[in-house]
Amino acid sequence: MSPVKVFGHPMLTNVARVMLFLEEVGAEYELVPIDFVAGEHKRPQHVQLNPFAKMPGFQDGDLVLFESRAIAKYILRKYGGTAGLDLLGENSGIEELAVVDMWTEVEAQQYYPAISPVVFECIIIPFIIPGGGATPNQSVVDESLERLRGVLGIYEARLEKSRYLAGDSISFADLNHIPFTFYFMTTPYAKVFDEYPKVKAWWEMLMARPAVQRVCKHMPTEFKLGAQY
Ligand SMILES: N[C@@H](CCC(=O)N[C@@H](CS)C(=O)NCC(=O)O)C(=O)O
Repeated sequence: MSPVKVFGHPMLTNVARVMLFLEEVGAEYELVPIDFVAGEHKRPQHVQLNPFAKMPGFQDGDLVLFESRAIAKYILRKYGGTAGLDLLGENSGIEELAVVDMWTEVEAQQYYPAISPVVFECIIIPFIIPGGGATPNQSVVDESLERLRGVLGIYEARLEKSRYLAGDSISFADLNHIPFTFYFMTTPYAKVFDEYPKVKAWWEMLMARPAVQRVCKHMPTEFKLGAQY
């Protein structure tokens, strides 16, 4: 049995983020399913792993971690070397590292707050949260799309100069965009990306990665009321 365990449901964005980096480095891991519809993530056994009662929980031998972005960095630091992957830019100079850090912050502080309300309104609240079914709040969606367009405009300008956000090599910053963008692309607003051809091409390049494909196959692209995912 692998000492690395990820606790959660693989369709959930933050669980998928952790699985993505494990897949990228080719580490062995065990996915321990958590039935969130039954509220299993709120039970003491899971709260011991994640005191915020959220998924994922993560265990590597005696080490217990929560917060998907921090877990992902741990995975890259532990296994990235053997996989020959320097996604954090730590083997480059401090300037390259600073650029990866900067775009990583952009994803967490600018992109995620802009894109996630659309995914929450269109998918997570109506179809995934138990007892959902609410119709999307259109003013939240419209405000978020406006904010997202502002962010994508900045990405477009950046991607005119480099292949990926932090330079010509893929980094942690790029791959952190996968989980929420994947679900955004299943909403009626996916065509917003067509307004930004460099961003669209960058997204297609990310989606073509085998590790991304392996993780995204657990993430549904169609949602129905009352369906069990
Ligand atoms: N910042 C945390 C967020 C964790 C989080 O919100 N996870 C969601 C699933 S993607 C969850 O557990 N939701 C269930 C709930 O809030 O009850 C992380 O990145 O790990």
